[in-house]
Amino acid sequence: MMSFSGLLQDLSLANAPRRRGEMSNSTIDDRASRASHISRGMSYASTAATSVSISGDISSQLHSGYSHPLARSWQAERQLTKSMLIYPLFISDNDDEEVLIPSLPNQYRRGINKLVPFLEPLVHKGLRSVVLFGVPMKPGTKDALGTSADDPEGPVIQSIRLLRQRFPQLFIVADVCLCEYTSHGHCGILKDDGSLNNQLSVDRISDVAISYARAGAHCVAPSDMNDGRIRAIKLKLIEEGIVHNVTLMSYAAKFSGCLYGPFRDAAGSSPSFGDRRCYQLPPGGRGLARRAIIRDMNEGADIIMVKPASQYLDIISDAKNLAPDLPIAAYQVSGEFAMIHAAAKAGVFDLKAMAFESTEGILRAGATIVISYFVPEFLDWLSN
Ligand SMILES: NCc1[nH]cc(CCC(=O)O)c1CC(=O)O
Ligand SMILES: [Zn+2]
Ligand SMILES: [Zn+2]
Repeated sequence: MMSFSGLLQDLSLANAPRRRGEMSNSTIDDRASRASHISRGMSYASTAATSVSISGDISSQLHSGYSHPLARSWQAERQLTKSMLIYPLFISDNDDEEVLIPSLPNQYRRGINKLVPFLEPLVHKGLRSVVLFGVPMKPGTKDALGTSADDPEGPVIQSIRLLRQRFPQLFIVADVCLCEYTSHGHCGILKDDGSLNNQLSVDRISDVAISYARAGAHCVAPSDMNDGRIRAIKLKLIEEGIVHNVTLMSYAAKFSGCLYGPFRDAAGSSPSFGDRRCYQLPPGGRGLARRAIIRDMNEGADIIMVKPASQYLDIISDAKNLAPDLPIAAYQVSGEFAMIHAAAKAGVFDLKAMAFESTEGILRAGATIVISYFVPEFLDWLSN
C-alpha cells in the first residue's frame, strides 16, 4: 500500500533530475540521486512513509541490471549463435557462373562448380546450414508442370550430393517449390482458370520433396503454400522408409507482399500473370497464420517457419505459443535484407548494428532458427 506521501515522493522521484550521466557513470549518479531523494522524503514525510518510499525506490531501479555489457547480454532469453543460422544459396544450371544479383546486395547466383570454393571458408568460420534454391537458366527448362524441379542432373539434386560429400557436417535444407521451374512462375500446377490445382500440386511437390530427401537433403522445406502438402510429404517419407532422418520444415506462415522482389530477381520466379495472394497469406491475416501453424504442426511438421520476419514478429510469437515444443524458424527475406542495406547506405544506421538489432527482435519474438542473407557477415561478427 502506498500512502499519500509515498505517492508524492514517487512523483518527486519521477521528476527528479536523475540519470543524466551515461550508463558507465550510473553507480555514482544513482547514489547521489537516491541520497537526495531520501533526504527530500525525510523533510516532509513521517518515518513510516519514508520506508514505503524507499521500497518503492528500490523496485524502480532497473539500470542496475544492465550497467555492464555482460549483464546486458543476460537480459536476452536467447542470443544469436552460429548454429541458429541458415544461409540461402541460389544455384543455377550454368555450372561455371558466378553472377551478382543486382537487387540483393553481395549475393550471387552460382553454378555448381563455384559452390565448394565459396563455401569452404564459410564452413571453416562455423557455417552449419544452408538452404538451396535451384535456378534453371537454360532455355526450354521450364514447363507447366515444373518437370525440371527434380531433374537428377539439375542444380538442386547435384548440389545436395556434392555438399553432402564435401561438407559432411553441413546441414542441407532443400527449399521445395515449383515456381522456379514452371513456365507460368506459380508455386504449383494450374487449372485452366489459372488458379492452383491443389491436389495435383501437392502430389507433385511431395514427389519433388522425396527426390531431394533421397538425394541426401537433411531437411525438406516446402514453400509453395498448397493445402495439405505437409501431410502428403510426411506420408511419402514414411512410405519410402526415410521419415526418421528427414526433417520437415514448413513455411507455415508465409505472407504475400512486396518483400520477395529481390529473391524473384535472383531465382527468376516471378509469376508471368497474376500474383500469389490466393495461396500466400494476406499480411493482415493473423488468425489465418495461427490456423496454418496449427494445421502444419498437426500434419507432421518438425519445424514451423514464419516469413517474412521483422514485419511479422507477432506471428513468430504466436508460432512460439502455438507450437511450444517445435523449433521456430524465421526467414529474414530478400526485401528485408535489401531494405536494411539501402538504409545503411543512405546513412540511416550502421549495417552491422541493424543486422544485430533486427535479429535480436526476431529471437526475442520466439524464433530459434534464423534464415538470413547476413549469415556470412554474422560468421565474422560472432567470432569477435
Ligand atoms: N516459393 C518461392 C520462394 N521461396 C522463398 C521465397 C522468398 C525468399 C526471399 O524473398 O528471400 C520465395 C519467393 C516467393 O514466394 O515468391
Ligand atoms: Zn514458389
Ligand atoms: Zn520456394
